[in-house]
Amino acid sequence: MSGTTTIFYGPVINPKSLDAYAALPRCLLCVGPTGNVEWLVEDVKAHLLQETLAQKGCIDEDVVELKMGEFIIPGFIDTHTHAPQVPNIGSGQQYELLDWLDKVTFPMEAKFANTEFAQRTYQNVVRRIIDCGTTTCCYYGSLHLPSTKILANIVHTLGQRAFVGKCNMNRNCPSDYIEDSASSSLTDTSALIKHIHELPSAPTVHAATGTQHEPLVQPIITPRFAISCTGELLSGLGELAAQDPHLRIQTHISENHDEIKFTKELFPECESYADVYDTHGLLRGNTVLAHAVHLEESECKLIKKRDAGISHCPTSNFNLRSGVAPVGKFLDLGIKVGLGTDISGGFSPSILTAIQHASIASKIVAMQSPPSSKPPPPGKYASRQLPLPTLLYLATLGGARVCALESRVGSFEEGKAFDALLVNVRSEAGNIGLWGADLQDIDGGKEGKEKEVLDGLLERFFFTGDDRNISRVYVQGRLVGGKSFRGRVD
Ligand SMILES: O=c1[nH]c(=O)c2nc[nH]c2[nH]1
Ligand SMILES: [Zn+2]
Repeated sequence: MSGTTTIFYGPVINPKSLDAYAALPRCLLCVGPTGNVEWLVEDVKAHLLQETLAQKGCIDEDVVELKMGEFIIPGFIDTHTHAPQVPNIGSGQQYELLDWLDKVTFPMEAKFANTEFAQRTYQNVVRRIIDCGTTTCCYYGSLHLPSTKILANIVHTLGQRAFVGKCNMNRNCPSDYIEDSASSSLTDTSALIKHIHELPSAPTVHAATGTQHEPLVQPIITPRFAISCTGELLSGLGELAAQDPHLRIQTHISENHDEIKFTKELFPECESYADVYDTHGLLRGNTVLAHAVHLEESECKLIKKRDAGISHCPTSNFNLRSGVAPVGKFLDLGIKVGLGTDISGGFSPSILTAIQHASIASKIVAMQSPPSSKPPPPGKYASRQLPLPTLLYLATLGGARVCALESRVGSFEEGKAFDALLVNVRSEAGNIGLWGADLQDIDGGKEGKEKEVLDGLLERFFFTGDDRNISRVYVQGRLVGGKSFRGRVD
């Protein structure tokens, strides 16, 4: 589609805020040649379609009319995952974090010293993640520069929007998987940044304003976590970050009790785990903090003050028995939150699984909260189950905010990128059993009920859907994945 104009007509789900989205059964949406949304009209009755197209000066353009049971939503944003851990998915789940790193994770990541292995593996990893509907991904690579360059190249070739980082880790790691020194770690990080900045990128200019947008693939500073970095290394990374305010930063925080205890022993001069990052210049508006399960009150305040974002990784938090992150509380405090798959602490590459587990995590918090006779006030999330609009928000706009990308992705607005999924819940998608009745309802023209039907389809897609239902994946208007892209029956 890139290079031409494409117009879609049919149901669109458009996130608006933490507690609202627009369900638009008859939306007309135009994607321009640069892959940005050129315009959208929220409700066009079928008999007014041609007239509306004429008003927009698009009388000769082809229109992609969605079939019954198809709808478009913004692409998913995975704010935290580890590309070199994908071959480990589903193994070693008996451990908690620190043992899991030593016994399962570091040995796998060490294999990425071999660039042929990296080339083969990353090709499959990125393809799989795109086909799960992830249009923007924050990737941890291994500590190896050559393999992480390969990861960035593959992401770039396959057309995903992503931040790619090389792990910094120069202490408390096995002898065959550790960086020689702070200075070699910093040198390799700078080399990766340079490499990614030099990847060719099509200019994505806003037609009306002429604004030049950021390239799809960008580097991200990636201190693995405080335990694996000396103060010297963290300071060096902070200095690197200070040179470029657009450079994103990602790391782990406060995932597991033993990890927190060890971190405090290593940095006794710091007031808290969050303060370790802050002291070294690594806590700012484009920092992505994964997990945040056991934050202290003062850390929440500091994170809010610095406007850093949290990647909620519920699958991993359950799987490694780390705990349940108080996401509703973060939202009430105004802290930015998105979702992360955190492979292979998490065992699924799909943000759909993260959505399901975020819902269950919030139900656990709700069940553990004191009973109340009054319903929670609207817009307050601390002690209640996260509703559907909030789950959608976390997977899209919330993630975009965490990545400092909300002006580009996360929802459909004129001038934003068309990063989108065409979802298909028709029976031929292959997980029928649930959908048939609703589709008949739509077929039967449930006059006035179309929005409710669309709400129902979204909910069931979130809780029972999978990549069989993700027919097409678009990034910046370009078709990059999905079931139909793989040439299977659509
Ligand atoms: O879930 C996690 N996965 C990791 O690879 C990791 N490294 C440090 N802390 C971590 N937590
Ligand atoms: Zn992680």
